[in-house]
Amino acid sequence: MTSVDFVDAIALAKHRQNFEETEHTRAYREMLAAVRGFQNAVVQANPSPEQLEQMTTSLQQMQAMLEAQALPEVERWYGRGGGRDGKLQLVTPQLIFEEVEDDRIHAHTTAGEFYIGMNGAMHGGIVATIFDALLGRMAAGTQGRVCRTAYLTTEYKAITPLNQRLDLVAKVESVERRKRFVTGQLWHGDTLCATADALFIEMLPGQQ
Ligand SMILES: CCCCCCCC(=O)SCCNC(=O)CCNC(=O)[C@H](O)C(C)(C)COP(=O)(O)OP(=O)(O)OC[C@H]1O[C@@H](n2cnc3c(N)ncnc32)[C@H](O)[C@@H]1OP(=O)(O)O
Repeated sequence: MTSVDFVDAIALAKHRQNFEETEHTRAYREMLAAVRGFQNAVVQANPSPEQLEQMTTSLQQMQAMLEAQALPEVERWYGRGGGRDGKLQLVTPQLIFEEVEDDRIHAHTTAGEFYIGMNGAMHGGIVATIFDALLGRMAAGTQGRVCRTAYLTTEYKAITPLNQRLDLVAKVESVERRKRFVTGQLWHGDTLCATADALFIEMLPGQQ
């Protein structure tokens, strides 16, 4: 099974909740942190032809090592976890969850150079992706409800800087049947950089 196949979303999420942080998965988290460091470095440098050849060969070797161990989605560590240090993932900068209540979350993050849009500003798609991850966790709440994003609207109010602490706030505004209306704010110090409002729908058995 690859990520193009799917199983029941609720069954998959339940299975993935039984995730024990071990020394082995901590080492995996460290490897992902190293990948983040590499991503940040790769966007900043124009390496020499010799360096490029050397790095391309090394990367191809590492890729082959990983491909030889590829697993179906249900067995992978990637995308799991979810304690204070958030999920094992690379799609957003690492989110650190400080307070997680059933209707409110406080978190923070620092985005490296990899997430640049232009002229020192974070890419707008990354701002929206951070909100999807944050508000998805908000919709899941402390009980781990399985929800999907129906819509997510982001307003960009000020440049979101890189390499600086950003504070994130999420709130559940209302709940109607399977619908959870949630909002989020992204702050740099006293500056409100972006806001989001989103609708998450709780999954039914049999849905993807
Ligand atoms: C395994 C889980 C991982 C969690 C991932 C975390 C977040 C993600 O990034 S998910 C990925 C991005 N999102 C998606 O791919 C979702 C794609 N969309 C879908 O799958 C479906 O449209 C889905 C599941 C959201 C809703 O479909 P369905 O379950 O059939 O709900 P449906 O009966 O149409 O609607 C339920 C209610 O929501 C409302 N609703 C649904 N979509 C919208 C919308 N876009 N705007 C407003 N209201 C909506 C309906 O009107 C209905 O309201 P009411 O209860 O008042 O009648």
